Order: sequence, then structure tokens, then C-alpha cells
Amino acid sequence: MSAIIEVKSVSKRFGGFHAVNDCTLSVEKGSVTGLIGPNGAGKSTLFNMVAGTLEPTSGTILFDGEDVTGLPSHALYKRRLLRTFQIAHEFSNMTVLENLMMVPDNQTGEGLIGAWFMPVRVGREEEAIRRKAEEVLDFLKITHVKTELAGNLSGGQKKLLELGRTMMTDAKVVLLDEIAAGVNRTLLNDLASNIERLNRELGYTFFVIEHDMDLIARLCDPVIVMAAGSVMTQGHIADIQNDPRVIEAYFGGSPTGNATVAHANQVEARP
Ligand SMILES: Nc1ncnc2c1ncn2[C@@H]1O[C@H](COP(=O)(O)OP(=O)(O)OP(=O)(O)O)[C@@H](O)[C@H]1O
Repeated sequence: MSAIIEVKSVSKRFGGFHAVNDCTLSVEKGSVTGLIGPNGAGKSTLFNMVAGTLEPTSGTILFDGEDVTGLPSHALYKRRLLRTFQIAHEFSNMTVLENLMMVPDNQTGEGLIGAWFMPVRVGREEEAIRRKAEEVLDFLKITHVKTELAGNLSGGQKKLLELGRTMMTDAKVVLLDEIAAGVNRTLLNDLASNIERLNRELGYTFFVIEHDMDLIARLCDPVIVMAAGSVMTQGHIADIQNDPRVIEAYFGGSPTGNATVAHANQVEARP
């Protein structure tokens, strides 16, 4: 495997405070890589820099071998690096199918001139996009909500729709933010299965921030641990969970005899 995301000595200062401090890590092509760490470790700040919503104070970020440091998120989107889940982006008054069909950009019919003067081409493009949207619904096993207004979906179904929207762009890398937040266990299981299938069957790379350690254990290898703005360690979840340094980072220096990072799940659980 080779690295698709490389973060090299990246720092982010807010005033005099180093939220991310000389951080170096990489995400291998074809992996599902987890990013964990106690509250305030710098995970979101790092994600924001990789996703192009924050500019690093210093350091370099490479995507697929190219320097993308400081590029805005729409430029990264065009390179097929996408971030999803933290905020649901659905258009609530449109159906699930229409939400998917909205995604591909550069549709000829979007311009007035295209719509008026190239109706055949517009019709063919729209048909191809519709077919693709239907394939995506089929892949995600949510064809039954195809004509439902997106605003009526449950929290978990909205996340499945978000995943579908990334599929419409043939993403290379998807940054996932807190998949489990606000999702019931059954739909979380569907989401996790779809992420596994997108990874195994379609070769998607995922970079995942998650507080639910069961989900991290199911999906991610390797897992990178951040603490105090830097990478503390990385490896297989089984090793991470028993690493005394990691336990100490989660429990503030007073690990009990039987504490593990899995217990931090409760400590970190959010409403
Ligand atoms: N815009 C900002 N201005 C000032 N400080 C910030 C800003 N954004 C983040 N911070 C600080 O940087 C540190 C890292 O925050 P960050 O949100 O990246 O951590 P995190 O690991 O994602 O935490 P959590 O798990 O709680 O989301 C925190 O101390 C936070 O208060």
C-alpha cells in the first residue's frame, strides 16, 4: 500500500495555543484508518486542515502525492477528497433520489444555454445520472426510501444518504466525522456494513474520527491516537486499547487496574 494522505509536521496555532503541534501521519490507500484521542486532542482541527476548511500555520499536506496544503474544500472535492457526516447536508424538500441526482457537477442541463440548445445531450446525461443514483440506492439497500422526502428520513438514514452522495462523485477518500452520533444500533450496523463494502468492493479509502470504540474496532486498522495536538502512537486497536500511554492520555494520568480505552467510550460519549 502507498500513502494517499500525508500530513507532514503540520501545526495549527490559535493565538498562542497549539491545537495541533508538529503532527506527522499518513493514511494508506485502501485503508480504513481511525483517528482517536481524548477531548481536545486536536483531531477535528487536524481533520479540518486535511479537508481544506482550516489552513495550517505550518507544515505540508499531500493528497495522492500532490501538495494540497491550504487548498479549500471545493478544490479537494474536485480531486475527490470528501468529508462527510458531521453536518447533514441533505435538501429536505427533495426526494432521496433527487438529492443523489443533485450531486454530480458540470451537468450540461444546469446552464440555461445547455438546457435550451442541447436537450438531447441533457436528457442523456440526466438518464445516466438517474441510473447511477439508482445503483447507489441499490448498493446501500435503501431503494425503498427513493421517493421519500429527505427531510423525513431518520438520523441514520440521512447518514446513509450522505454516504450515497459521496458515491455519486466516485470519491477516492472519504473523511468520516462521528458516524455513530445520533444513530440507532441497527442503522449504525447498516452504515458500518456499507463502509466495509465500499472499502472492500470499490476500493474507497476512509479516514475516520469516532468516539465509539466498538465501531473503531470493527472498521479501522490502523488506529492513530492523538493527544495534546500530536500523534502519540498508532497500530492495531487491540494493541492501542492496552497501551498504558493511551490509557493515561484518556484517564488523565490515573489509570485504574482494569481501565481500557474501551471504557473511555463511556467517558467520551456525547449526547
Ligand atoms: N477556532 C478555535 N479557536 C481557539 N481554540 C480552538 C479552536 N478550535 C479548536 N480549538 C482548541 O484546540 C484544541 C483541540 O480542539 P479539537 O476540536 O481539534 O479537539 P478534538 O480532539 O477534536 O476534541 P473533541 O474530541 O472534543 O472534538 C482544543 O483545546 C480546542 O479548544
